Amino acid sequence: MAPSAFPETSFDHTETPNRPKILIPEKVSPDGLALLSPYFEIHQPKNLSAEDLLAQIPTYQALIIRSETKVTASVLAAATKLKVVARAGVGVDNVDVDAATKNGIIVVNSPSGNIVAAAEHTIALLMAVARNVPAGDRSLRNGGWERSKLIGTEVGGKTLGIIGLGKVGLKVARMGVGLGMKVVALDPYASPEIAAAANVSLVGKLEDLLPKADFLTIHTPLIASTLDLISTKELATMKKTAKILNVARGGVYNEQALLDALEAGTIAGAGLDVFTSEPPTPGSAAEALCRHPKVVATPHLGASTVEAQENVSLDVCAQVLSILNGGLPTSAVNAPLILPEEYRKLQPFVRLIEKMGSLYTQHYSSKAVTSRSVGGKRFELIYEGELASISNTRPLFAALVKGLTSAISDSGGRDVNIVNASLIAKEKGLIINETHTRESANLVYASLVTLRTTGRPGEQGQVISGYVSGRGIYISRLDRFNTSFVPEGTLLVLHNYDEPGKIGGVGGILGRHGINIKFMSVAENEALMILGVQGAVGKEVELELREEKGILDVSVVRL
Ligand SMILES: NC(=O)C1=CN([C@@H]2O[C@H](COP(=O)(O)OP(=O)(O)OC[C@H]3O[C@@H](n4cnc5c(N)ncnc54)[C@H](O)[C@@H]3O)[C@@H](O)[C@H]2O)C=CC1
Ligand SMILES: O=C(O)C(=O)COP(=O)(O)O
Repeated sequence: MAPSAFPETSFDHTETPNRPKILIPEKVSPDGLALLSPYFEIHQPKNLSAEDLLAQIPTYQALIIRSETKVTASVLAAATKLKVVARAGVGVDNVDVDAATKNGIIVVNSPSGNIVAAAEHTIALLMAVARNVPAGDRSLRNGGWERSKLIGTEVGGKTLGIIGLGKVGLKVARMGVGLGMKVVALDPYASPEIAAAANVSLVGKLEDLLPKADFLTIHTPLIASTLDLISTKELATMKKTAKILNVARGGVYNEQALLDALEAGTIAGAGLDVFTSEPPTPGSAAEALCRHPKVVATPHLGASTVEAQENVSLDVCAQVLSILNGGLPTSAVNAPLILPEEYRKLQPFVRLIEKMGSLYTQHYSSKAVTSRSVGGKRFELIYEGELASISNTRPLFAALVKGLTSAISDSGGRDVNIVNASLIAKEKGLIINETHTRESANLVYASLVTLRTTGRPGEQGQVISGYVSGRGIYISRLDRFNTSFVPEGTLLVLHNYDEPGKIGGVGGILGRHGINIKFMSVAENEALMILGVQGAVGKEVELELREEKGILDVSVVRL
């Protein structure tokens, strides 16, 4: 993935004495870790037990795992600092995703980093079971030369049945076609056009697939509807000569049913990479399958190639880097996926809207005329111009909730993210309506965002507008003042009587306190000054400014 698809890091952790911590209890390729090691403290314990994970997780901001670590609801409840669980691979059946969502923890994965590896491993098992490769190898090592006992079958011209024509399934289908096989697939969600283009015949029911298959391979996730999808009844409808493959997840075939069928000779063989317990529990059907003479078994090696491990590591580490720096993931499992091109477009607006929310809370909560809280308020977030055509505004909504609540957050120290934003808004009684206005008269900017409140009875409504230019973000309106400033660093927003001498007075006070003015924006024809300053603006400075003649109101905003 091109590095440009990820946001700039907003916070440099290199100089931080207590750098955020990342726990990686499984083997993850160093390629991705190199992205993280300059900024974060990385711990890679070996053989971390479930108890140790539970005990250690509270200090970590990110957890990077593969298929071995069980991320249970208890682990997630104890993970008070955790922002992200990153699965360096596809399947997240070892993560309690619902519990993560409830706790506002983003779960990300690498949806396509290892699919070539998984598809190729399926073909390796297909050929291995078809031609008795492991049995021949074992026999030779034991001094044998058994040729007639190990006669195989050709795959060319045979029917390959595929259940689950997703990313891996489709690759296997194409490889099967390449081997001269007829491919028949079942997947209620597959595109008939894509299937037809790959020379795959789609069927609607298992009954239309199982009796035809000489080889059957499964590529579905393990979810409630696929658990024991193929059990005794289904196996009984298959050819006695059929061979079965599983590089998806243990449990999609019922292991005891498969063992019984192999023993009874109603299924001819199997190539298995995945099991219900890994490694198989002693005495289990999975263990018996691994030792069975008609089975070729591998210890979950589907994704274990150098290339796949580099891909998945880079994929998830880039997402961890982005999330820990307040950015967005590219493939969150428990939030809508943001396509890379959409992501590039949205990212500056995410920054802008978060700053607008934070500016709102800090500016208005310091004004005596308004309520000190944003809770219970009704906001309108208006997208005008090009931005109005974006349909997935979840990240923008989340950015506003984050901005509005960051200065007042009591959500257990956790940051708001795209997963928990609606929940936190609801908890705070924030009602946010999003409006898309495609055709705006007199729009100067390609896109304009406006945050508006209607105000409580007796209060005036408030308005903040902003725009993006290049990758830069700007505030163009604050209340009725048209202005233009970058919402970053410490800002002083001063309302004053429109009379001469004010700038000098304010400059004098700041100068006496050793505070530098980085920029000053004086609203046109209006009595508003916005100053970007450098140096600590304490309470005494704020008080002195308030007491300065002609100054009506002061707010100190830290963005
Ligand atoms: N052994 C290994 O090391 C690896 C295993 N995998 C596993 O392979 C599986 C597939 O991965 P992908 O292709 O990337 O997922 P995917 O999400 O692209 O495809 C899954 C497909 O299964 C289909 N499906 C779901 N329920 C179904 C049902 N009841 N009947 C028929 N089709 C159904 C879906 O419509 C989807 O098209 C996952 O379980 C993943 O964890 C993936 C990579 C490596
Ligand atoms: O990506 C997947 O779903 C896999 O099954 C790969 O698992 P692994 O990362 O090799 O433990």
